[in-house]
Amino acid sequence: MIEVKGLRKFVVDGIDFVARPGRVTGLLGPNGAGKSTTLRVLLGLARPVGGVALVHGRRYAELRHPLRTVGALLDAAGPLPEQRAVDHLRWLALSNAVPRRRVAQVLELAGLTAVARRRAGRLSLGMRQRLGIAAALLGDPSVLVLDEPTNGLDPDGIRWVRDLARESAAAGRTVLLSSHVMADVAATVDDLVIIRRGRIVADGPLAAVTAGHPSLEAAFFALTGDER
Ligand SMILES: Nc1ncnc2c1ncn2[C@@H]1O[C@H](COP(=O)(O)OP(=O)(O)OP(=O)(O)O)[C@@H](O)[C@H]1O
Repeated sequence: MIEVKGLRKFVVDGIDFVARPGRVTGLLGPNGAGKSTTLRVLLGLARPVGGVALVHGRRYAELRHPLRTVGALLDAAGPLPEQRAVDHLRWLALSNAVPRRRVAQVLELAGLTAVARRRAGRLSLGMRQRLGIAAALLGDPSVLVLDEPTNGLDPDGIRWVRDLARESAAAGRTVLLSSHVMADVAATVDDLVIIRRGRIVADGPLAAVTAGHPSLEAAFFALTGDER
């Protein structure tokens, strides 16, 4: 369970929402709306000016082994370019008391076994994205937070992320993801939170948010459009 209450930071101006276990929640909004800021506060990477963001009722900093509770994909969390993919994962596993054998499992899940010994700086954009998702899965967390997970992925990778999100929710996990790709979102999420200029403009089940609109894309533009 993720709870965001009265959150304020930079453009984010009093955001409240809940992402529930067993469901995939999509966080949507135009560039600069405040999605990454919200996720960075949730993951303890930024301190809010007001409000709180909680995982299972606790702030991120209060989690004992964060990786085993929240798996996160964020731009910031990547490996150093000279680090080998497998070593990045081993280091993360070690620092979070995750069994070493799990590294090979997540490399396999992410389709990275063949490039495991390649240095991160020599991986393609999509492979680096897969490595970030592998890292998120390492601790078999009950909460997944994925910021634009399909960025740079090929069609196979996009399908993998969609299936991963759906299967994780089916297994009772809480999944929160941001995306700009409406087709991915429509095929993946149960619930939607749409923000515009740091405020929530829609929050609810996908069908309820898109009701009265021909598509999610049409609903998104109607809800976030500027009067320019
Ligand atoms: N360190 C910072 N100092 C001041 N303002 C910041 C800082 N970081 C982000 N912001 C501002 O907060 C706003 C929201 O940015 P954020 O990255 O959360 O948006 P986003 O919804 O994730 O956008 P995108 O879709 O482009 O990723 C932006 O206007 C940005 O300029």
